[in-house]
Amino acid sequence: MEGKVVIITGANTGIGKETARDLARRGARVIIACRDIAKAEAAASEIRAETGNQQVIVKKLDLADTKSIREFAEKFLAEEKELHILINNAGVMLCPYSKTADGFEMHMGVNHLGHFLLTFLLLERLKQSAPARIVNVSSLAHHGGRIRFHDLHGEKSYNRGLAYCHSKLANVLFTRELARRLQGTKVTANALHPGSVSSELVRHSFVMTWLWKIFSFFLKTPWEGAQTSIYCAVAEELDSVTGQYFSDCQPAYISPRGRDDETARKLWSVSCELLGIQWD
Ligand SMILES: NC(=O)C1=CN([C@@H]2O[C@H](COP(=O)(O)OP(=O)(O)OC[C@H]3O[C@@H](n4cnc5c(N)ncnc54)[C@H](OP(=O)(O)O)[C@@H]3O)[C@@H](O)[C@H]2O)C=CC1
Ligand SMILES: CC1=C(/C=C/C(C)=C/C=C/C(C)=C/C=O)C(C)(C)CCC1
Repeated sequence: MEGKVVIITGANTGIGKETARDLARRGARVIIACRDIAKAEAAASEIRAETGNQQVIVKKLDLADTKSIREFAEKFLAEEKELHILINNAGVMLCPYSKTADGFEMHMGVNHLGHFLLTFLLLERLKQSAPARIVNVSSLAHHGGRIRFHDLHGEKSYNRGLAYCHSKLANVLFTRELARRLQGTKVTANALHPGSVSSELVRHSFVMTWLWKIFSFFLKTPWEGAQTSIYCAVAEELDSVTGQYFSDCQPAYISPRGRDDETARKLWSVSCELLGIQWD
């Protein structure tokens, strides 16, 4: 991975941190894109010390604020000439009803719309650096999701478990439509489920936090959970594989709603409208 530039969102902890550690060990220049600079610096210095790779760099990115996403992309594009791998990993789950700075429901805003905008802003650089890869960390939870176009921000009804599922379905549909649009560019886009992983993802739920503690034996460690992300980012056999969904480093079953091209196209145009961007 020497000479390769990678961005990983939410890499200060959990699956993202282990993904960053692995790619740093392989010699990549790793940009840790996080909302909390202090936490991210702690993770980066641990990774630098352990791997001996000094090219592990922290940059501020708050996916719950489009201003921050635009500032991150602007700085990145000014400072870095290439981008080979974008790993859209950051995520929130089971948040009490809340909205991002731009008024998007938090799960949809951070997990889908934030990464949608980030990918849009970085896409030209990925194309210029091709072969390049986009890896979207989704979830098995996408099976429980629906894209509720009439109430995308949960203003009419809100269930925090379902809100997470909807956003993870959006990750799958985004990957599908993105891959279709990127045919012939040598930029691939794949999604994945990392497994049930012992991480801070359950932090907003008292019950889930306890379940995660009690059943930790059945959960993957963050290192184990990172393996499918790493596989999607580096495996040579995936050089020309795009629009797929993986679990345990293998192709996995996508729910019927996750294979609905019409919904994927509609979600694309609604996302563009919400973000005020034109992405043809
Ligand atoms: N753990 C599991 O069982 C599963 C996880 N996943 C997916 O894996 C991905 C990684 O989750 P995991 O490592 O488990 O969870 P963690 O909670 O451990 O890590 C999530 C990361 O996302 C970051 N993040 C959250 N909100 C924002 C934001 N507004 N802007 C920037 N970064 C943000 C967090 O930053 P901070 O530390 O500052 O909060 C943290 O770095 C997620 O997309 C999740 O949906 C999918 C299936 C199962
Ligand atoms: C059924 C069951 C469990 C629950 C699994 C759950 C609830 C998985 C949730 C996955 C998540 C959080 C996906 C994120 O995208 C445990 C606790 C492993 C213990 C063994 C039995």
